[in-house]
Amino acid sequence: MTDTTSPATPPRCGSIAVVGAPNAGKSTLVNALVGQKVAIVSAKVQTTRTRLIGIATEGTAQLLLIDTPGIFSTTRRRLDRAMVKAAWDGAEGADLIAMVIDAKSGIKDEPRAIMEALATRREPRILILNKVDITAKPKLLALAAEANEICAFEETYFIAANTGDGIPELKSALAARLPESPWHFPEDQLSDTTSRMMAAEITREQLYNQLHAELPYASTVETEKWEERRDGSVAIHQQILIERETQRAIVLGKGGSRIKEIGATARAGISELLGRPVHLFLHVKVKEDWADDRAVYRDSGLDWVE
Ligand SMILES: Nc1nc2c(ncn2[C@@H]2O[C@H](COP(=O)(O)OP(=O)(O)OP(=O)(O)O)[C@@H](O)[C@H]2O)c(=O)[nH]1
Repeated sequence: MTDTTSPATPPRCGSIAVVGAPNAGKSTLVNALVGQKVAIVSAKVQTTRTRLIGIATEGTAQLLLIDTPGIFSTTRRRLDRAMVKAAWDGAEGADLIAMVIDAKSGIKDEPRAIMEALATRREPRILILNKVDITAKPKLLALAAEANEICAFEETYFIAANTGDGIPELKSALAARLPESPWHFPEDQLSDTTSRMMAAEITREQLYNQLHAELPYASTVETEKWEERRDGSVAIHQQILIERETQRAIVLGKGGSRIKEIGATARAGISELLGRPVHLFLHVKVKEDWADDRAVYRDSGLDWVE
């Protein structure tokens, strides 16, 4: 028998800005909360260049996760400054700010500077100490105390984003803190990023994973053509923009072997994302000042900063 006298639990919906220094594990956390890969993860810092929303659900709550680019102090390059701006823009007006710290690294200059800035903001905030799988317990408690002295957090959580340890508890705590509100997105939607942007991100992830040294920071990927074919497949043309002609050989590899491998892995990832066959065409193009090009910013969802 259905009990018609008790009111149904009201829906909740709100935004949670995930902030922290580069490499703290923000993208891994967003993916763990969503339960599917929406943000690209890499051991190299500054992988996240744009503001992404991962959408997670927990009971009657819809969590809109704003995965901000790592906030860091080097603000010399325009691209760096655009990323810092995107990070703080993402936090503006959020229902909750979640500060993520790599517990293994401790509180270095960057997390300290972010927390000092957070202390002056009005949004409610919680602290998440990540990477507990590789951090000694006594250190965790000392870190929590130290962080809360710099900026008083409403709550502190201990998690390992990449093993899922502490994630269910964190997820329900986040859900409980969101305001009562109808959901903003349909329930099967996981991200607000367009497929074109996600496809470019997947290829960029392969550049990060397969190329070493400084090149990935000097490269970006743009989706230039997207053709839906009658057989249900999609043909995608992407440009890999590099800054110097000398970098071309690195991306191509011996006899084109590197670009082939990048293309094969990226194609499989995009195909999985779209749930249909993909033909991927990669073109390497030198564009010296791509980091100063407004069009690249627009396509990556970043605001241009002067
Ligand atoms: N041991 C361990 N490693 C983790 C954990 N969470 C993330 N990592 C690793 O830490 C590295 C950085 O993770 P990301 O999620 O890309 O970090 P981010 O904060 O989004 O980095 P940016 O995009 O540079 O801002 C990756 O190699 C992850 O696999 C964790 O709980 N434990």
